[in-house]
Amino acid sequence: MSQFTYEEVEKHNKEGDLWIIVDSKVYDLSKFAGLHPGGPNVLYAANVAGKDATDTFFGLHRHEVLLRPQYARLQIGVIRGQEEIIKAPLPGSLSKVPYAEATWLSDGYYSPYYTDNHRMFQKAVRKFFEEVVRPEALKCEEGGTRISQEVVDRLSDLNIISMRLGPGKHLKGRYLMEGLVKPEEFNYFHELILHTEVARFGTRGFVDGMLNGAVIGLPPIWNYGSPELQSKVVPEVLSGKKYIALAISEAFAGSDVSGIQTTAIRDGGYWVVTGTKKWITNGTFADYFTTACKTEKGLTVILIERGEGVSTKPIKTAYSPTAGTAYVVFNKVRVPVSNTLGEVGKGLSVILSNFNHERWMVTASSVGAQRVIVEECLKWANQRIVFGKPLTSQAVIRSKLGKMITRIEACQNWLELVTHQMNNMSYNEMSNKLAGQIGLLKQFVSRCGRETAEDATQVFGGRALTVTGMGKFVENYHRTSGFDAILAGAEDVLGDLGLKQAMKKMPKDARL
Ligand code: HEM
Repeated sequence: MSQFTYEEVEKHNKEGDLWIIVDSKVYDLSKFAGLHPGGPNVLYAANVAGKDATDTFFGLHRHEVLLRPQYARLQIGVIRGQEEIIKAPLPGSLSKVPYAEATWLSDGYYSPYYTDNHRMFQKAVRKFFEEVVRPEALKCEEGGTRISQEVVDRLSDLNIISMRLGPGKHLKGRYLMEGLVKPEEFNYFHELILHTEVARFGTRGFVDGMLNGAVIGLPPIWNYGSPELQSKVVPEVLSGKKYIALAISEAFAGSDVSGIQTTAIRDGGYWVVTGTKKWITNGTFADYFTTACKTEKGLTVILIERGEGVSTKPIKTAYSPTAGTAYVVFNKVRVPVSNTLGEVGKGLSVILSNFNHERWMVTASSVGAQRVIVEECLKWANQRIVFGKPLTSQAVIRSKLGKMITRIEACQNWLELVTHQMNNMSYNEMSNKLAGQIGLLKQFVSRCGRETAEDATQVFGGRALTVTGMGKFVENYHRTSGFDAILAGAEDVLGDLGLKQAMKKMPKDARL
């Protein structure tokens, strides 16, 4: 790289001969000026042309702009004796911005929950996600395409698809994250790391598109399916060769699951299933549907394979079509009775058995996404100069930032406490003691998330309204944080569940 002095750069300060300095690097924008998305004229301004435009640049662009190959090659040299200050983070590295990482990941802080193994696991997961999954997430979120088979294969090689379903017998004999964690050591904190890390991409549609259908649709197979069904379907899904979706909600029934109208009528050794499911995550590309049906004897869950009589069509939602949200139509689909999951008429307990984990998972990714927004706002408020001073010099902005930090820390700490309970409880204990608390936690986290989305939008102003550029993550979060309040159960219903569960446990002699 050539080395220049400020005086040398300053001579190139006009149309056709235009250099600028950003963070000690010298860029020749002579030809690029005419192509500059922000227009050429802004580049000829007296405080920009031939000058150190670092502060002006970072008031208008994300650092990643300079890293894109087409712009990186505009650099012709550096300022003699100076070094760049703003470095691109290395894949897998932790942010040094206060509160940008959970406390357990922040230098000099402690946590009772995480071991060295969790730390190694987190580092490896973040590095892999940033190198392999993040580029895919950005592409799919923007283009609305489903996750590619190539990335699914990489996820399955590391057994990430299996690990996202939590600790359990499905991990037995598997080589997790290249042997970094033994199946018997894998616990809910490892899983929590996976869910929070994937949410860091700021691509809410992709979080669901990264096979969340399996996280919620597969457990009923291994908990309630016949051995034959398990030995066929579980390996297919965990290896990423087939996709599965949970098909419960309908236009007729959301949180009120018992209101579903899809019917399954016995005909010899078959069920004949007819009905329409709505909002089915991964439904557009699923091969299997874990489906709640109404039968003569009551609610029954049946595994339906895509085939004759099954059709899906995408539903346009506020988030990206990469999630594969679908209407699923079953038109007199003949399904072998051996595909019944659990007892006929006992479908509600099959469905409920899944809910705690699903709600906790949505909460975990919601917390991961919220933390990224806190980091975005802290960085932006620090670098944005307004009325000649950084945004942080405004008390109203500092107040918003303080509330954001308070919320994310409260959410994270409660989530970790609940996760610790899950690690120490049997499945039945969890259902008994945690269903209500997870409902309240999810309600709290999704409400905090939306308050933070509102505050972040105010901090970023107009930039939070555009899909690209400076505020793109805030825009995505503001548009999609409401999903966390609805998916896996509407927050008001869940909050109420929490209260009802608590009321059931009131001691008979409780009096003031
Ligand atoms: C290496 C130098 C530069 C490159 C590669 C560059 C590139 C870009 C790109 C890609 C955008 C589109 C928005 C985005 O993706 O963030 C943009 C927007 C913009 N740029 Fe630059 N730019 C450079 C320097 C500057 C400088 C020195 C100024 C100083 C005034 C400037 C002013 C703007 C403005 C006003 C916008 C529009 C921002 C908005 O709509 O919010 N650019 N630039």
